[in-house]
Amino acid sequence: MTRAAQTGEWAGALRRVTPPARRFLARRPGVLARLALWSLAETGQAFLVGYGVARAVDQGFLAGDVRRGLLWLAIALVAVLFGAPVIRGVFTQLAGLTEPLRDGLVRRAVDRSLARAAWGGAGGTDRAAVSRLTNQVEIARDSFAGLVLTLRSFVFTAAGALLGLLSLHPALLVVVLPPLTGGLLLFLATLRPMAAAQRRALAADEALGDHAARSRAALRDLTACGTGPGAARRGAELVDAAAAAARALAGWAAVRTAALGVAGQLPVLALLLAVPWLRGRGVTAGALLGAFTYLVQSLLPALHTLMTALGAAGARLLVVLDRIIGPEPDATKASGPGTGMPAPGHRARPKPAYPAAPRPAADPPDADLPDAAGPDSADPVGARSPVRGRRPVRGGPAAAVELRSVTLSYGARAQPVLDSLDLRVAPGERLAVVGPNGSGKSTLTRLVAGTLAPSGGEVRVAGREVTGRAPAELAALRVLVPQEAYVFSGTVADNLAYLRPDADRADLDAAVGALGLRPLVERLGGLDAPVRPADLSPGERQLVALARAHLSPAPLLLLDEATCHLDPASEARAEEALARRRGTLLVVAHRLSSAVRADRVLVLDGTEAVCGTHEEALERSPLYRDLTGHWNGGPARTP
Ligand SMILES: Nc1ncnc2c1ncn2[C@@H]1O[C@H](COP(=O)(O)OP(=O)(O)OP(=O)(O)O)[C@@H](O)[C@H]1O
Repeated sequence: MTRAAQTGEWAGALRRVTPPARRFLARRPGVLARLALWSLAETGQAFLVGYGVARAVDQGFLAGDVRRGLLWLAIALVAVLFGAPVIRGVFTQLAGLTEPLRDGLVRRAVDRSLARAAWGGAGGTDRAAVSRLTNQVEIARDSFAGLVLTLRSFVFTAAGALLGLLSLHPALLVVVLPPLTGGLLLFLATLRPMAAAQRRALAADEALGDHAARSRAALRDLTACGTGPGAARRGAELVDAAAAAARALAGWAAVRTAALGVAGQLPVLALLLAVPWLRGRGVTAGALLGAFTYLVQSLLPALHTLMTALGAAGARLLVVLDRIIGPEPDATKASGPGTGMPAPGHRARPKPAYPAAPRPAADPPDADLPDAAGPDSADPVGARSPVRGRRPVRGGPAAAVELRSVTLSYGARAQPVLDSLDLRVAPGERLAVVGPNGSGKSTLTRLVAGTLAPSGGEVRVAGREVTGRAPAELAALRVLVPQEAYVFSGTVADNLAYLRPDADRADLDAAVGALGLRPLVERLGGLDAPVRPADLSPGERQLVALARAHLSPAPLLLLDEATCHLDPASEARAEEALARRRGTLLVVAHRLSSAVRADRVLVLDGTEAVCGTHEEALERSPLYRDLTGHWNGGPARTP
């Protein structure tokens, strides 16, 4: 979030909270009046402390009248002792403000939670309700009480002390007031930027913590996919951001300390320096001593407490009040990758920093499941059937992949990524899926792979519905090779035979040859040589994953940009080898050549889809014409 946005958020919270706060106070004039009366006693007390000292010196000790001096000191002492019942009275009245505040906040929190529960739906349950009802309401009450106490104390004490200074000699005010108000204004000016800096520091801290926790959980995948350096780079960026935020916060804290120094210590210094000037204007020694007493005994402690309380309790109170009585958080905004609920209309989602490489099911493929695929059983009618808006032909041999009116939304109120999509891919067919970023290509492969359940409709592979199937069953039906290939520590042979544990040397050798993996295997020291995933380039890791998929007995191969790190020649060779393999191929294409090699192309464009041969797609889809133009003239990757 930008600095301006955070400051705006702060101002917005202040704007939202101020009117109800004003109404709350306006409804309690009696309590406020009684509080003011007790506080007036505090003014008198502050006044008497300095005044008593000044008179004790001038009219008592310096005038040789010790009894009178002691009497004035006794008056000052009584004023100090009188502070205790005053505080008691203040606290009694304070309860008349804090308890209704707590009741009101609890009521509000309960109402809101009930309303959310009544809305129901995926985001309907309000798990934060308990926190709001207990912790947050108590924070609000304590912060509010602290603020009222300190603000009130500062105002009435300062009034007493300033009145006292005026009564001792007006020249004292001329010396004390400028640094005092200057420091106060400086302090007030730091409030907003300091709160924004505090939020930024918290956000940076949370982002860093989140990254560290996710990296720790994903260590194995990071190593296997070779994305460790990327994660480390991101971590370093977050550390830098957190350090910058902490430095900014420290900077504002320094300004605030300076403000406290200016308002708190400078008046004392100014008074000391101005002694000759003040003496020249007839300020007595007693008045000077009284002035110092006002500063040290009353003004400075009140000021210090005020600044600390406003800085900490004020910010806390504002944040918590805004959470409880501010506008309902927009469910669509609060959603996102984390909650699985994108905002309506939201199309672009940042890829997760390190997508977990899907691990193949550890169980060996289930031999009972029929392998319905095979080039011999190709169904040209089904293969050419349109992709959308028309029911696929039924009754023939099971399609390798069949989508029946499939809809997928990532959240209850989110726009669907795929909408009523019908698709039939014949056994042995090679289908290329193309489309701009965020058009749903990966979503489609995950649906077909059975790792994502559709919001509506049915996904079948080899005639079997995939939703809810056990991983071992899914592994027997299909292999999904994602962009970040998964290679684990073990021998080359272990890696290659992972999906086909009974593969013999000849099988492994054939796969190595078909995929053009031989130079790599030789470099590593043969099939029995150990593999350290981090030693392989991303392209080499992809080749290993593709050879593993080539060996798999699953009838359907899903390649989700699984060749993106290969050069065009290696990619063509890999795709040809995989296409020659007995089974069906669904490729998320990132080069025109991939699409041209395929039997058919599925063009995803938002929730629209066009399916046909390369030529048909060129004719029917303006988007495909754009993409091919881009591929021909521009960079090789999908735009
Ligand atoms: N887990 C998720 N939660 C919320 N939204 C998601 C999630 N996964 C994908 N999306 C959203 O669904 C849409 C399609 O995403 P998908 O990754 O399938 O597109 P894609 O065509 O594969 O994109 P790319 O070319 O960038 O890989 C995007 O708008 C994306 O933001």
